[in-house]
Amino acid sequence: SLFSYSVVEEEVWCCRVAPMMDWTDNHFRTLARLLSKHAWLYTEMVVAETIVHQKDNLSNTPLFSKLVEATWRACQKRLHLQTATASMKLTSICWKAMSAISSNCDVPVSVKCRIGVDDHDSYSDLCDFIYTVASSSPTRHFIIHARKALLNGLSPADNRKIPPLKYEYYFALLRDFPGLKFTLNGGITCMNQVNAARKQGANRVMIGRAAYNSPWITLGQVDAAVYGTPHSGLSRRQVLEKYQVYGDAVLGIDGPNKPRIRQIVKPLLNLFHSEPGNGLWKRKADTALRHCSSIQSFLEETLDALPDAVLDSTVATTLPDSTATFANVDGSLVAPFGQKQEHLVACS
Ligand SMILES: Cc1cc2nc3c(=O)[nH]c(=O)nc-3n(C[C@H](O)[C@H](O)[C@H](O)COP(=O)(O)O)c2cc1C
Repeated sequence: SLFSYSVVEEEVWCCRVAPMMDWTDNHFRTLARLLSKHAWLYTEMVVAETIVHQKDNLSNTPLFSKLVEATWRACQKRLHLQTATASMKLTSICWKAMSAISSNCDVPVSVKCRIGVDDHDSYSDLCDFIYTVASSSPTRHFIIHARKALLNGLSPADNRKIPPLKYEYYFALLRDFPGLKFTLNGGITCMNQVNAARKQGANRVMIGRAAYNSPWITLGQVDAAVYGTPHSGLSRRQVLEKYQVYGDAVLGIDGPNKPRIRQIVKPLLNLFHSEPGNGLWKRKADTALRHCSSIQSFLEETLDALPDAVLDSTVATTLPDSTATFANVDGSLVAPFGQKQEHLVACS
């Protein structure tokens, strides 16, 4: 089983950035925090067995000693633990794991799951899963990735594209389990979509790939569009200045090339997504990464590829489009699925 953590939740309306293996590392989260003060950030998923195994060997593994300590501190500070279930077919493993996690800490836990797996994909299969996990363990929060998973034949990337999104399952869960919390995840790409989902009744959303692939537009707008607070007011040049201080401080901190300059620069490479100069900047970045030995020299060598207007502008504040409706990819409107399921309220 895997878990990640983020700060504890109390507020109702919030926007989370999804845990993404190899992507939402410390470097990306540092950049994300410069772009948004309020978006909820999750660590990458961490394999629990690795932590347990490393626990006996902490002195040789500074990274994991930090991780174990951080996890312990997470519990002390009432951070929020989240597990992802590999297969919803394994409902009993899920609720047993959640009970075990909860019995060792007193923080809220959540399960992140798909709406189904293979042919276990009816709304009533999903309800059975939620009902069993919620009534057999302390889990009260489910993050619903609104696609099913096809376990055979599809790569993880295709599993995020090919099974159709069924947002109506999420809205039906909100209706049928009023005592539980549900976060909507899957295919959300912009703030208008977030606000349209909210108008439709969603109260928690999670954004994955869009936050990583176009962080300036997505994360840069979260504070104003979702939380109603001013955005940081930083230009990308200023964001990069701050990031450079972080990057050069952590470069090689865990030993030679740990982390490498390439790992630290990686989240920056999407910062100018679809802006003039982006292509040239990326080509220069590619060359610079072969010989630069600091983030400062990397930026000095590459940033002249980008126009000042791009580097010095602050994020555009787009007013929410109040007419936007939350629709499926095929344009069909999202209505709760099927009849209200009265008996399910029991586990609230
Ligand atoms: C590169 C990558 C790695 C991911 N790793 C995980 C993971 O380890 N655990 C998990 O629960 N979801 C993982 N996801 C899924 C995301 O958390 C999210 O559910 C999915 O991308 C759908 O949201 P989106 O359409 O907004 O991207 C990953 C997604 C991507 C793109």
